[in-house]
Amino acid sequence: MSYAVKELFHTLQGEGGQTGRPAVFCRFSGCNLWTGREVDREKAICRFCDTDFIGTDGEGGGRFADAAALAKAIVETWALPEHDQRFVVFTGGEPLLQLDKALIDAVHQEGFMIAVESNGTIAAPEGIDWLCISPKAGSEWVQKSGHELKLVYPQPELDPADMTALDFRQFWLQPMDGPDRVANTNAVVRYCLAHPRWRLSLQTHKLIGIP
Ligand SMILES: C[S@@+](CC[C@H](N)C(=O)[O-])C[C@H]1O[C@@H](n2cnc3c(N)ncnc32)[C@H](O)[C@@H]1O
Ligand SMILES: Nc1nc2[nH]cc(C(=O)O)c2c(=O)[nH]1
Ligand code: SF4
Ligand SMILES: [Mg+2]
Repeated sequence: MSYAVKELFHTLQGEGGQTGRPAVFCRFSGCNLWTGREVDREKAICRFCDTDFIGTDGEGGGRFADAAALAKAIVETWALPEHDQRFVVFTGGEPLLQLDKALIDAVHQEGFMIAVESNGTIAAPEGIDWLCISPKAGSEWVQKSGHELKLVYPQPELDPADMTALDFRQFWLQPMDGPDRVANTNAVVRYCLAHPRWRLSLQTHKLIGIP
């Protein structure tokens, strides 16, 4: 299978349970909950997205003919020769539209731990080492287990109280960025104080101005 990648970059994981960890981000093109075009945002299922995932024109992006070619580009983006601590985050767009066993095996072969950021509408393949699910109101949620659940808050139709029985190790609330970011952050603080199963996930990369 070939892969359409918007961008490949080396930064620190900014969110959730792996925050602060150096990682290669592989951002796949395309999503099943929004076209990515501003003219379509209001009628999309997911309307608060903070990401440009259209096309393959970003830093390190492109069309990769097969898993070996993409794994090679991920190794080159990591840039350090040692295998120690190699970590790749597959995101998007929606990465589970494209991530398959061939690519999982190819990056494991290169010594990477594999993390995925998914909206939960597609069942995850075997072999993901750190699966983050971030459900979206109005979508069909099928992947209800993983390592962390990271709920963008608030989404009025999604009540965190309905989620803590699910099979996740960690439960994060991430304030919805946008015009109401400050109010949303205060709402997350209040919710976590009253419901300590939940923790605050800040988008730390935005705070310090790194990708
Ligand atoms: C751009 S998405 C890509 C992965 C996948 N499509 C998903 O939604 O999980 C990466 C992460 O950013 C979060 N996110 C997107 N827009 C956001 C916003 N406006 N504020 C806070 N988090 C946001 C998503 O919920 C997800 O956890
Ligand atoms: N630094 C950094 N951390 C991130 N964690 C999840 C991200 C994403 O867009 O999926 C992201 C991102 O875009 N940048
Ligand atoms: S599901 Fe993820 S990538 Fe798709 S529009 Fe929503 S936040 Fe953006
Ligand atoms: Mg992001």
